[in-house]
Amino acid sequence: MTSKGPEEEHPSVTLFRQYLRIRTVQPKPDYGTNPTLSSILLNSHTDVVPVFKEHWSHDPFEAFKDSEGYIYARGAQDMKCVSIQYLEAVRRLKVEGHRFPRTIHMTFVPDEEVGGHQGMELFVQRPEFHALRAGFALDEGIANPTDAFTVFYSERSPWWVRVTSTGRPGHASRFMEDTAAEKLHKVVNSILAFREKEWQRLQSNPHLKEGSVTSVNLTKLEGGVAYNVIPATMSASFDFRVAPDVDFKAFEEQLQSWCQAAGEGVTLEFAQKWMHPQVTPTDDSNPWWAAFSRVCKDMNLTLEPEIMPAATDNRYIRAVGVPALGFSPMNRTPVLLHDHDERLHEAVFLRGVDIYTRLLPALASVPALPSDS
Ligand SMILES: CSCC[C@H](NC=O)C(=O)O
Ligand SMILES: [Zn+2]
Ligand SMILES: [Zn+2]
Repeated sequence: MTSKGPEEEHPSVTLFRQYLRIRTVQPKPDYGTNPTLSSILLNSHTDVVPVFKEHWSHDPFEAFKDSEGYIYARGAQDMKCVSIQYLEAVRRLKVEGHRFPRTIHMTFVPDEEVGGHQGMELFVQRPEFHALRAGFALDEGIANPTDAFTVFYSERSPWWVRVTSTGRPGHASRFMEDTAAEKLHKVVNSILAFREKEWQRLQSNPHLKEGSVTSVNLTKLEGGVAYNVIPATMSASFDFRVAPDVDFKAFEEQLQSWCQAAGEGVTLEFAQKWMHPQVTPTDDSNPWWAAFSRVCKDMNLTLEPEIMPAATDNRYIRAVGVPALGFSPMNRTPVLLHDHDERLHEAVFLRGVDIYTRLLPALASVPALPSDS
């Protein structure tokens, strides 16, 4: 029972023996063929957003596959597909016996969907992260319904702002002056007028994509105790996504001045305020981009480089100086992340494995760079 021929060997034993053959001997563990070079980091998050089960055609945690090949599940697009594609591409390359100059690391991190504060935000500050010596990273993108693939080179910065207005309370049958609601209304108007302006700017310029303008939504209104009591305090919460080319200081001053213009006792506080947007260059001055885009060209994949409208863990990776792209290889796929009936066609999933199987050798073979030394 203990020793069988190689054809009968238990796959776990084969894997174990393959692992033993990699000479990870300290002080120079052989992780890649040239450990002096910086590594490639393949990051994905393991958490998913909640579901409204009653709106799903299939149990969102069953991974039901329909007769056409669509796999329905929360995380099918965001981003359990990518985690498995990384693993399958690496597995294929290993089975084929490939070795590359640069080491490939995979990280599977928690809490991205709630901001990554207990996940990637902490991890990038840890010695364990620095020990990976990441020179370039891939993380998630978004599906593209057309033939093209979207790739993200930067992100908008989430600013979650709560505006609190205080004013005179009293009997709600009276025309009170200086009420919290009136002043809050003014701020809401200013911010929603700004929203409209940005929306028009996006609509009127076909060259602009969603991630290039600043968005804002009013997402919460709080306050009040009874129909006939004018409340002394009311608040409005906004989810801003600030475009990377915005002057952050001037923008914050603008927010403050909208509050001041509304009257006395109107203040704002931040629940999220990302201040470090970074742009990963998408021209041949960036050897990582050159390698990435060359593979896509060779595979006849059309790329649409964009700014990520939402926030991913890539912002933390870029902020510690590691160039990173957001890429989930899903073309001809409706954008269903966070939506009901999130699904991915198995053929698109498998094509994604092929794409990573081509991308990884190219990225892990980028010649030594000045930043490697
Ligand atoms: C601002 S922290 C929240 C991060 C979240 N990421 C994915 O959806 C997002 O809302 O963009
Ligand atoms: Zn995600
Ligand atoms: Zn998400």
